[in-house]
Amino acid sequence: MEVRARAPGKIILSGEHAVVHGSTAVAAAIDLYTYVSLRFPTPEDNDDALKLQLKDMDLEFSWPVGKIKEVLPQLGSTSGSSPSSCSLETTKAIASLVEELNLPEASTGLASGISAFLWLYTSIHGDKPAKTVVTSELPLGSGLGSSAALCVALSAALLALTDFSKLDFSHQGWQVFGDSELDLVNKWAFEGEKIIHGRPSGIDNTVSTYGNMIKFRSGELTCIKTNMPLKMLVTNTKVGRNTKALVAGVSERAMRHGSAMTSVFNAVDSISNEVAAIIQSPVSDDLAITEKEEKLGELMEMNQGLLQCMGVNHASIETVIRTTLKYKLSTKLTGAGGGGCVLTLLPTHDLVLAGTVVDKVIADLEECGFQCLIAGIGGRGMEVSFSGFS
Ligand SMILES: Nc1ncnc2c1ncn2[C@@H]1O[C@H](COP(=O)(O)OP(=O)(O)O)[C@@H](O)[C@H]1O
Ligand SMILES: C[C@@](O)(CCOP(=O)(O)O)CC(=O)O
Ligand SMILES: [Mg+2]
Repeated sequence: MEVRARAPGKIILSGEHAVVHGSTAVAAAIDLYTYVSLRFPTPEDNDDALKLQLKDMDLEFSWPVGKIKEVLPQLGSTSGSSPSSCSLETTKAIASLVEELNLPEASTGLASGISAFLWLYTSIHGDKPAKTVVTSELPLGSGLGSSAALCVALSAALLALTDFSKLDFSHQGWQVFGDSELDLVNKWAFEGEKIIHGRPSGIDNTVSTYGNMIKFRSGELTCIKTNMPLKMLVTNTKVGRNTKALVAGVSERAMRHGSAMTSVFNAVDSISNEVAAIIQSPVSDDLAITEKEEKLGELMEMNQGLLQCMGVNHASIETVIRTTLKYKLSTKLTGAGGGGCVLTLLPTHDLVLAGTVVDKVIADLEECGFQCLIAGIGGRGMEVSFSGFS
C-alpha cells in the first residue's frame, strides 16, 4: 500500500518575522502543494534501504538501514505519538549522513530539507526500509512556505501509516485527518521546521496543516472567516534567500536595539489585528469593499516599512513596489524577504478596469525578469490518499 499526502504553501498577509517575536500575523493557504508519497517494501522487493527521491531535482538518495542503525543507535521509534525535538547529538549524526551524500554545489540548500526528512522518518518509523518520493508546485526558498509544506506533507504521510491513523484505507481520493491527528501532524511538522528555520514561529506549518486563512500569535491560531473577495498577485523576484539566516539577522538586530525593535514588533501586532478585523467584518456593498481594499493596501505599505526596519528588504522587492505603485497598487514582501516573493493587493471593485490594470502590471513585472502568479487563497490544508489497498 502506498500513501500520498499533500500540503499547501502559504502567503503571509501581515506579520512575518515579528510573529517569531510574539506579534500577531495573518496568513492564508494557497493552492500550490508539496506532495509526498511513501511506501514500505514487500518481502519480495528484498529492499533494505531508506530511499528519498526528490523528483523535481532529479535526485535520489539511499541509506542502508544498517547504516542508519549504526549512526543513530539511540533511536527508538516513537510510532509518532509524541513529537520531540532533535537533540544536538542527533543533529550531528544526521548531518554526517547528509554530508556523505556529497550534494551537488547547486543543491546544498537541500541539506536542511533532507535532514528534516531523516529526523521525521526515523523518529516515527525508526529504521524501517521505505521509499519516499517528493514533488512540489512551490518554488523553494521563495517565501511561499515550501519548507513547512514539505514538513507537513512528510509528517502526514508518515503518520498515516502508523497504528494511530484512523483513516479509511479503502477510501478513494483525498481525505482529511481528524482534529487530534491534524494537531499531531502540525506538531511533528513544527519539529521539522525547526531543523530548516532554526527558530520558526510555527505559522507556516499551522496554516499548511489546517488550511484557510488564520490569525496566529504565540502558537495560538484563530480561523478567519470572510466573505470579502481578496485577490493577491504574487511576484517571485527569483532572488534566492534563506529563511534561517534572515530570521537570525532580525534576532541579532533585536538584541542590538531592544527597545526600538520592541516598538517595531508592537506596531506590526496592531497592523495584523487591524488586517484581520477588516477581512472579517461583513461586506455590505461594492463601496464597502473598495474602502476595505484601500485600508488593507495602506496597512500592507505600513507593514512593508516595518519589514525594512527589520533589515529584510531587498533591491528587487523595491523594484516590484515601484512598478506596482505606478498603477496605485500596494505591495509588501511575503515570507522571510531578502528577495523571494512579494504580494500586491489587486482591486476587485471594477473587474473590467482591474483586468486591464492587472495585465499591464504583470507585463511590466515580467519585463523586469520577475515571475507572476495569481494564487487562490484561503483553501484546503493537508490531505492524504491511499492506493494499492486490497
Ligand atoms: N520539495 C522539497 N524537497 C527538498 N527540500 C525542500 C523542499 N521544499 C523545501 N525544502 C527545504 O526547505 C528549504 C527552503 O525553505 P525556506 O528557506 O524556509 O524557504 P521557503 O519555506 O519560503 O520556501 C530548501 O532549501 C530545502 O532545504
Ligand atoms: C519569517 C517567518 O515569519 C516566515 C518565513 O516564511 P518562509 O520560510 O520565507 O516561507 C519565519 C517564521 O514565522 O517562522
Ligand atoms: Mg520556510
